[in-house]
Amino acid sequence: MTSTMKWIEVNSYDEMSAVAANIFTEQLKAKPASILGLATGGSPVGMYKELVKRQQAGDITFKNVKTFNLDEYVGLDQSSPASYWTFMHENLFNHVDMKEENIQLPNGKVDDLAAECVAYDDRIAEAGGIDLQLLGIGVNGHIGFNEPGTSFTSLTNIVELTESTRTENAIYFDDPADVPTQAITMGIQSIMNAKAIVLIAFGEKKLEAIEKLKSGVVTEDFPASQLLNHPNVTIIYGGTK
Ligand SMILES: N[C@@H]1[C@@H](O)[C@H](O)[C@@H](COP(=O)(O)O)O[C@@H]1O
Repeated sequence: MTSTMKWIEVNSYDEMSAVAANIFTEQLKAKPASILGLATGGSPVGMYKELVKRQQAGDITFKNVKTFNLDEYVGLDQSSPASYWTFMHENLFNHVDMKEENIQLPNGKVDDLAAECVAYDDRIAEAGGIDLQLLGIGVNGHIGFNEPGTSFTSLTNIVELTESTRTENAIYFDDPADVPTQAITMGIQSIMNAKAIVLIAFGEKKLEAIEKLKSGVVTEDFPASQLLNHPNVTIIYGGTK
């Protein structure tokens, strides 16, 4: 299989953030009413900071942008300090000219989670589909919260989090036992539907996952590997052993 994946190696987290911010800046300049797919975690924080600076300098605007986040924990209130809703507001939305009604995250606190999953994919489709999707990667190759073994045809769904993912994400909670056991996440197919994808990964912890992706083997045991079948993916990565 020949993949068209574009690889950009960087020397620092800041460089990764700037290169990723450049891709988002170009997207917003080319299409001010872009539909962006956004991610949480430590990886995108620097890129969000950079985009905030650029928006505040008047270089870009989010006035007509709509965003869809990849995932959210099940059972947390939006206002919980550890929710992805809070993360996104603190790191990006509160500091740029986004309209609150244009912000979407899956809601993990509804009674009918199955209906919310279907509705989330519908909302993305109604908006016209995601133009540019940002991804991080879990050490086990998860994207969004799609853990190893997830079907490549999955749409937005409810997942059981693996112990490794719960441990990785425990830093955002006062007590590791508070990390929810389930999440609602866009599926692999929902992610693949995006017109373009940027995946960012920096640091020793992520090297193994990046090497695995580079090896070119596509398998459901390594969720990110399906990206090799997408026509427009850029991987921005770096870090030393
Ligand atoms: N659900 C998120 C993922 O979307 C993210 O990519 C991953 C890596 O996070 P980090 O960037 O902090 O390493 O963490 C969580 O599991």
